[in-house]
Amino acid sequence: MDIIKDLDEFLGGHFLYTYDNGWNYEMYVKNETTIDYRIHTGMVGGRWVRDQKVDIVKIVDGVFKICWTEPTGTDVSLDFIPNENKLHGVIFFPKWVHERPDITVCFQNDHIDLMKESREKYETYPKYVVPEFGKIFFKKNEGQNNEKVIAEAPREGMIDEMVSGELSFS
Ligand SMILES: C=Cc1ccc(O)c(OC)c1
Repeated sequence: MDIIKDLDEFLGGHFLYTYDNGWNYEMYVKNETTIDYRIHTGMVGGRWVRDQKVDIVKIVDGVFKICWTEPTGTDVSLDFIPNENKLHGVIFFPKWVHERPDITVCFQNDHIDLMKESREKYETYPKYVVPEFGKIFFKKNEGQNNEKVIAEAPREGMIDEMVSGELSFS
């Protein structure tokens, strides 16, 4: 991936990264208002989401913020510095997601009602806040609105296949 300076070069970006706590995440910046993502390992490893509406801005050359709120009540703010293979993310988990992450480990698009029921049924506070730096270990521009990038659940070996190019989407 070439040097990314402006927002239009960030859109379409596909990233794999590991947070300092060891959690492996995958982000596809589908377009100016939308992300698809997979969570490969960690507290909610196995969860994947398509068409999450987000706010994406360029902070300064090469620095981009993506933030959103989820049907679970989880809030997220990510600062990407792709030219340095670095990001900082803060995840604001409701108490219930920390206590029952299993409820959220699914293809969320098929279970929106369950997420909404759960956020009403269980406790939100105190929130479990996770601020972490992460290291980007794969980045590729897949073009915008590429429905092939995040089209199946995370599975064993998928990360290695994407890094090696065995699994590719363009
Ligand atoms: C809660 C979702 C979430 C949190 C942190 C992330 O880096 C992420 O990227 C796909 C997603």
